[in-house]
Amino acid sequence: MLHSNLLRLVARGSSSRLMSTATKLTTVEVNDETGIATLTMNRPPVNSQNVQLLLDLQASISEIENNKSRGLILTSAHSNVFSAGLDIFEMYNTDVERLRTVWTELQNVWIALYGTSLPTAAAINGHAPAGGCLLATACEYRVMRPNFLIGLNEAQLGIIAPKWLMSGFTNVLPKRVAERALTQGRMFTTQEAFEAGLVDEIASSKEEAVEKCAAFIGSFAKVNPLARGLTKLQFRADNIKEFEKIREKDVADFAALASSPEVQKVMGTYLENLKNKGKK
Ligand SMILES: CCCCCCCC/C=C/CC(=O)SCCNC(=O)CCNC(=O)[C@H](O)C(C)(C)COP(=O)(O)OP(=O)(O)OC[C@H]1O[C@@H](n2cnc3c(N)ncnc32)[C@H](O)[C@@H]1OP(=O)(O)O
Repeated sequence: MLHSNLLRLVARGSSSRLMSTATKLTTVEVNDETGIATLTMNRPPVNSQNVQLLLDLQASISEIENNKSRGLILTSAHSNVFSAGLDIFEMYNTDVERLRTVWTELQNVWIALYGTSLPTAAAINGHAPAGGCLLATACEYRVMRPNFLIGLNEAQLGIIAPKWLMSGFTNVLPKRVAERALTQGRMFTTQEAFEAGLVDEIASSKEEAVEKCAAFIGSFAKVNPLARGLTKLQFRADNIKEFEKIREKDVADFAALASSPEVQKVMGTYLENLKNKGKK
């Protein structure tokens, strides 16, 4: 009997379990042999992060923490985009309350992923601009397919990314490289990202990327999970504390900025360009 909308289905043979719902924009699949969970974003066409995707990501991260998985691999169901970042349509011509909700849920996903004690890795199987890069850099390890782009392009959009949003990025890149990239709003190709240290490995297919992520998580097999998790969190504690201090003000600042006529105009033009690109 189905007693909740959470269906636990046996999927793809006997070695993995798919935990999913018909309505969710994410799926969680746990490999029975390794105990590693793969969290897949599935909001066509580009996994743009609307409130629902952000809520589903949080629910999936909690589910993975609660089902005692050994680690989390974040990836995308789409062939050329990991995530296009925040859903700009949801932020355009809307009310301040909606903008507050969007930003609050983005913060919630980031802290859930950045602050989990589980080993985390991103199998970046497509472009990862802005919020896509945020999710990837919240993870501990990144493997990316060739010929895609990753980066925080906010400066190019005339937007200042807050410090917490940059912190995963600044954790992995030398300060000088991070400062230049952020002030330029630079998008790195896969090769450039690898050379700079923004991604750890390159994989020729999504399957290989997931395997490499699993190997990274497997490298902790002989390490006490409590000691591992607490050590990770000590490294991240300063950024997390700083974020907790400013999170409410950050929501107010974002809502004020994103609802301003100037930024709404930038969003309108940006959306127009995205739509026209599809017609060319
Ligand atoms: C712009 C001002 C924002 C102000 C708010 C401040 C926010 C500060 C912090 C920000 C975090 C963010 O995440 S902001 C989002 C930034 N994201 C981007 O700049 C990425 C934009 N998208 C792309 O560059 C490309 O779409 C892609 C490289 C991700 C994929 O390219 P591809 O060629 O495969 O696909 P298309 O470009 O044809 O797109 C397909 C389809 O998706 C729609 N789309 C794409 N990105 C978004 C998005 N972020 N939000 C909503 N919709 C998006 C695009 O319009 C196409 O739609 P149609 O098929 O209907 O034309």
